[in-house]
Amino acid sequence: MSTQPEHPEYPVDEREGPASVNTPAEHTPEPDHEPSPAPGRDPERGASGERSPRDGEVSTERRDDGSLYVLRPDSAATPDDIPTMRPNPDTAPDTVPGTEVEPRVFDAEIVDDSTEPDDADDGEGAKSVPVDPPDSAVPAGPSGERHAVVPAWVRSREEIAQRTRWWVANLAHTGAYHAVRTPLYAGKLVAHSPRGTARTVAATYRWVFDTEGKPLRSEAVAARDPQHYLKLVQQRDAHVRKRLTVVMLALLALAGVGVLVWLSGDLLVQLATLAAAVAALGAAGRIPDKPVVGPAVVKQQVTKLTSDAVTAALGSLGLAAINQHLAKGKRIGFAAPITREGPGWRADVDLPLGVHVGDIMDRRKALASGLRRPLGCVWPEGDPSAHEGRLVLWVGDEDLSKAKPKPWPLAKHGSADLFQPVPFGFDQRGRLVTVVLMFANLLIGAMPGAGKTFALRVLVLAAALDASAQLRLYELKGSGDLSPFETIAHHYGSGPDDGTIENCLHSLREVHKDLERRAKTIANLPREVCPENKVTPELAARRSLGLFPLVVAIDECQELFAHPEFGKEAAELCTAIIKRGRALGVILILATQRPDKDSLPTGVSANVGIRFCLRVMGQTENDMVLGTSSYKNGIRATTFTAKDKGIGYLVGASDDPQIARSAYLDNQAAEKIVARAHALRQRAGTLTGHAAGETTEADRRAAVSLIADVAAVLRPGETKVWSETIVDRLAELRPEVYGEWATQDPRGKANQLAAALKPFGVDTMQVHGKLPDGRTANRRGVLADDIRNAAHRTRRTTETGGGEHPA
Ligand SMILES: Nc1ncnc2c1ncn2[C@@H]1O[C@H](COP(=O)(O)OP(=O)(O)OP(=O)(O)O)[C@@H](O)[C@H]1O
Repeated sequence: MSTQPEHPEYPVDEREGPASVNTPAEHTPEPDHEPSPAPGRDPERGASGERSPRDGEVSTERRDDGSLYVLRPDSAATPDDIPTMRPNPDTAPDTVPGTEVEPRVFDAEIVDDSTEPDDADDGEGAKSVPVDPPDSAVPAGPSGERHAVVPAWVRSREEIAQRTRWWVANLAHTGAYHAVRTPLYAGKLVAHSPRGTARTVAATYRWVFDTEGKPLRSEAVAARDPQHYLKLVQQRDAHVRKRLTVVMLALLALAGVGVLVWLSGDLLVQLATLAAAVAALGAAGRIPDKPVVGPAVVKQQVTKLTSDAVTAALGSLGLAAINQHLAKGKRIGFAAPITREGPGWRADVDLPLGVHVGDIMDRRKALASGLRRPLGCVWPEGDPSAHEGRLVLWVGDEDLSKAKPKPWPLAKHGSADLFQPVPFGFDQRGRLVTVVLMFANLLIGAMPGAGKTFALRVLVLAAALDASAQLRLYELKGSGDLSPFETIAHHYGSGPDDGTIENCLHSLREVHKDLERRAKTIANLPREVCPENKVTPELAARRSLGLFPLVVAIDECQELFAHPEFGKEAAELCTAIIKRGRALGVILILATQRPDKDSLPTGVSANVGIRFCLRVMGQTENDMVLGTSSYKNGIRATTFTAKDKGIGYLVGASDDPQIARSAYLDNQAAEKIVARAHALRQRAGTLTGHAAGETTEADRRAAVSLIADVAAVLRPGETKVWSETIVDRLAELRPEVYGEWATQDPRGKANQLAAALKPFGVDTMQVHGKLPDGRTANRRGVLADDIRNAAHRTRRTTETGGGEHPA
């Protein structure tokens, strides 16, 4: 995730370094005795005053001018070498095997210590790189970096549109702000106008009578220089004559305008002229400290991140190893100058020996407090490509949880191709985060309310905009969060009830069965058509082959896997689909709020390719979603807070784990996008199953669930029940399905139930029963045995009937 500049290979030796140390020397044991620092010298220097940096170290030093420098021991570097800081192989000390450091290029200004008399003997030629960004560095690139000929934002249509929108909004806001305050401004101008009149008269008087020349004339008098005095007086008289004429003419002109305005008789013109005059005099009388017009937009000041702030924050974490390090007078090491990266600052910190990035991540809150920044601005990460103590600290200008969500690129227009990256969200630096769904499976996990469904919805929306993709969507919470997709989904189900879960299982059975067909289809294709033995965009486009992308998304999948009856089979099916479906164009997306071994089969959690983990409470859940050892490696979704909605670690979508916030698309936004997807699918002729109103196997199963539901509401020992009683109980069981039935009168209820039971071969009849007041009556009803037998029969038929071919 974090892109590092190139490093030079640092030579390694056994000596004590000037400050905190970089990788190779981190394994060098600390000497027992610290040489006592000479007065006024760096405490890291030896008794002789010689600075002895540990080779391969990068450390910092405060110079007399207050700048902080990264010190790099590079004994062999010549001025020519310095910009890339590559050591001279001939003179560089031998490297301890296995302790080499990746080559690194420092982008910041390099200061040759030969120009610093104090540092002449620093570590045999230590070179310094300023760590702190200059004051003006908001957000200048590092020196040596070539600026793009055409700025990046000019090349991005999205950025141009974004900037234009911002300017237009800004302009509109500024206009409205000042328009509302016009009466206030007018009042202020009127109040200032007497002072303005006095100032104008005084300034005119000084100009006409050349009062500035008075001191010169007085000097000529004091010097008893009549000639010079006369010359000055003549000059002044000439000036006064000319200027008086100008002023008289101006006054006449003004009076003329006044008379004309007066004679015009137009009140509007008169008032406008008066207002202009008062405004002009008011402006002349304004007080510099109290401007008449205040700013409509206050520019946000971005706080600079400095090495001192980072050091102080790390020192405030209460970590013994850091405190000891600082107490010895050592400085925190910086592997590179602090730079701007996106809308924030990036510091590459080498933590003191023995401190692990995880130690810092665990104390993100304390770190934010130490930096005096909101928690949502502070994002510590590890850099496994360097070493366990390399901390990449990114400090944003704005709290990520408060930042306005950026629009999803496909929200307004466009379609998607699941073989290509689809937009998923944005990282904390504002960069678009994409995922390639094809040949991948996805697991989303988090505690309730962290943003799983929103994240899943973004992915399903992307899949929806690929008209060739078939969608099988199950939301097992019953909240209707995926209901906008009903119009385009091949299979759709919502609810935690047994019926929906069974439908979901059946859909998985179909998909699992379809894997065989897909595999056979691919195996039978000529090698030149399918060289890699997997679905290609061309093959997916040939509808007749049935190799189109098949997206199965299950929200709250713990309801399925933890189901006492269906869970085991579902786990086996999902594991098989994840393992075999990838190459065959089947994409499984699972979201769960209970990532534990009972609710998430290990076969699934171990094999899934892309993982998105929002806020979780502990290491087990973290590793269950993100993969084994993730927590140990510093990838900790436990660091997210309740405010970090939609923010999580995304692993497997790119080479490195990313922190991403899923695009914010609520149900309303989803409905609009789905309407576009529907049109695309209609044109492509790919509206099938539930979306096309076909009676799919799932629908048939929905019918099955009716008889199961009726059987479920029978009470033990009941032999016959009135239809109206059954309908009332059904409405209680599932109000969303049977609620309407119960609104009818007893006869209506009986007719409704009779019609619904007919397909199952169950007839209603007159049944003798008791009214609530104890009286008995004959009403339409069913025999409990008929219902139980029909339910049993129907289940057996379905189980032995096999699945339907997904079309
Ligand atoms: N990307 C996002 N950006 C901003 N807010 C978000 C984002 N994603 C989710 N949220 C907020 O978080 C709330 C909860 O989201 P969501 O319903 O997806 O959570 P969940 O984890 O699925 O919850 P549950 O487990 O209870 O179903 C949403 O109502 C929304 O306001």
